[in-house]
Amino acid sequence: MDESATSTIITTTEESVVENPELSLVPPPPSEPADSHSQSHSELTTEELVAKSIAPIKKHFLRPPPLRPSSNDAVSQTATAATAPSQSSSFVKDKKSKRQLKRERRQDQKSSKNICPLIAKTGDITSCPYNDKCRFSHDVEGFKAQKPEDIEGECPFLDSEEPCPYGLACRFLGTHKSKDKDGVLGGKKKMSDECNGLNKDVQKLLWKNKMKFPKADAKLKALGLLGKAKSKTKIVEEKEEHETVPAEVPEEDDLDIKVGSDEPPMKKPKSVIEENGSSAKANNGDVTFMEKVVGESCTQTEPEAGMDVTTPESDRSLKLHPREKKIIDFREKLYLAPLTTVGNLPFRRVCKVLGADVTCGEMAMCTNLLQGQASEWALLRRHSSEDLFGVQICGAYPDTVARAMELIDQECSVDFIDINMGCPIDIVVEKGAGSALLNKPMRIKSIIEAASGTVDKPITVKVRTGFFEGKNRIDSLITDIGNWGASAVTIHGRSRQQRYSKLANWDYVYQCARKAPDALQVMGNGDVFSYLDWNTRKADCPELATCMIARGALIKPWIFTEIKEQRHWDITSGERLNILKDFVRLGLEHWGSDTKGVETTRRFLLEWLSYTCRYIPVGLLDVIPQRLNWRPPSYYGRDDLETLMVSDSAADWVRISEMLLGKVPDGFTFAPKHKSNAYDRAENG
Ligand SMILES: Cc1cc2nc3c(=O)[nH]c(=O)nc-3n(C[C@H](O)[C@H](O)[C@H](O)COP(=O)(O)O)c2cc1C
Repeated sequence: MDESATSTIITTTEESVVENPELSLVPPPPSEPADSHSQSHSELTTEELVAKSIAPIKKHFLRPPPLRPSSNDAVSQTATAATAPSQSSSFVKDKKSKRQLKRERRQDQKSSKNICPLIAKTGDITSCPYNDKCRFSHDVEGFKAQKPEDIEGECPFLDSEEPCPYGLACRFLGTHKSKDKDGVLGGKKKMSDECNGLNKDVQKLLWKNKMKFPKADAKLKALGLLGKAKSKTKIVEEKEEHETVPAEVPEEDDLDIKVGSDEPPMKKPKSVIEENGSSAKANNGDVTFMEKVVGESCTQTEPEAGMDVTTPESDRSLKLHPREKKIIDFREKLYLAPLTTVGNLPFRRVCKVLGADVTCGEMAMCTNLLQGQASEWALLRRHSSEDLFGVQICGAYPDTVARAMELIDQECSVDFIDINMGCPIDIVVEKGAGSALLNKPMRIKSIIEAASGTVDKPITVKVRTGFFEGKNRIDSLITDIGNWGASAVTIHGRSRQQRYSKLANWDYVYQCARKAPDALQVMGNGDVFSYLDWNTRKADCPELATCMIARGALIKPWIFTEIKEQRHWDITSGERLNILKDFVRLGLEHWGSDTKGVETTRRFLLEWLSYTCRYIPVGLLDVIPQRLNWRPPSYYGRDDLETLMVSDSAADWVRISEMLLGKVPDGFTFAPKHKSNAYDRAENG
């Protein structure tokens, strides 16, 4: 299919162009001579620009490239706080030992800026049962003395039934008082509409390695996958005498104040640490993706190709046949892809409002879930607005995957569970998970069979076309994937080797969809960026259940509205700012309205802004719709805010964050995790 077939060459009037010509952020008057950069752009015809994948921006909006390193350069993608110039060269952190970090964290927690959450909430110094043993400060006056100024805006909990859970620590404290005076603390909204938190008792069992997995283990046994090749993870009834108990349990164990609070145990069970070669990391809710990904612990031997792994007669009655599982009808539904870091709960809520039908949590590693790591469990959280919601897990072996399935099924409210078999990231692939599985069809079989035989929930899988470029595998597996028990498969039309280079191979996705058995729904994925892309995919291949949208939603979350309303939305900068404001409000509700929550919200906002800047407003283009692989020249927006929003400089993203969340703290630095402007970088699907 010719990619440009659906493009429309448009001309728009200049009326919306210059709102404030004297400001440097808007285009110079049309009479000004074009600089050499825009000349080179202007020497090319629109068709030539498109052929070179250069965004055909109306000439009038072109501007000289900024005097700083290019967008792919680490420096322009790294912002340091303007308030702390002396720190500007310190974005490489000193390496500190774990012990040192832990000591520092302890000391920090005791400092007056870290007030005990219970005391902050109640304002009552006697409310903390831990007294002197509490790890946080009880010095209310000291806390007040150092507390940064309130941020402009309203406390996100003003409409809740109960008072703001952050109390004194809330950065919008002033707005509490005004409500207090009127006695209008309680609104109608429930305090939290989120679920899927990890139960503390279950977490302790996981820490102590005492959790039992009767369903998974029965299924694994029935499949002959618990036999000679033993898992190093806990096998029920075995090794209990070797287990070690975490030496310390966090004091705030019972203080479930912070939504998404994710303190890990001080010590992991020894066996788990040794088996993984990695231990739990300190987590403040802002872990990097790489920190989150730890090794698979299982050494389950894969059954040889052709080995009989059929379900014994005795097991047949235990589970529903795949075809008897509850069916989710994905057809025509707008599916927001799982997106590590950026596909967080507040972002998904924004997308729901803008029209997404299906949402999925960020990828969670099975071994981390099985270790009871709160940060990993936080990835499974669901908001009540996510009415068709799945979680995504990633594992290399049937036992870890099946047990994680059982645990999720038991502890969480989800509509489906997706297994990531497409993650291209080295650290995941090295452990045999993600796209490494694409080279191991028998392992895929054992994982899907064990998983789908363990839970009644629909199981879906997400794959790439294959591992190596030119060696597509999914067409030969598609029938089996259905027979092994998956209800649906998402095919990202690229190989692992290819990462994001080249356009997705939709012809291959279509081929697989046509070959798939009726009971297996196939969802296509790759480069959908407009309603026309969506229409084309569906028209070309009616066998596709739907398309999944990833970067398209990150860059312009209103893509869901565009598809539903079948139009290109020439959204204004003000409307875009309102979407960001919504995200911030939902972020503060999710991560907290105290300083830690504000800064966590800021970090996630900045990660997102590293994508939103890639949106080129419809009215600025000579050809619509924009393509995902287009590189934009440097250009002005139609007003100052739009110009700021199209900037690929991290310093400008920080500026936007300051408009919404107040000044960044001293010494603040930011470099995006995904470096989205590098178009061909690996992402995890
Ligand atoms: C920032 C980012 C994070 C991602 N995280 C995940 C993930 O956690 N799980 C997954 O299966 N795919 C992940 N992916 C891959 C996407 O889900 C999707 O398969 C891929 O981006 C291709 O779709 P697109 O062309 O619409 O972006 C991620 C992609 C991006 C850009």
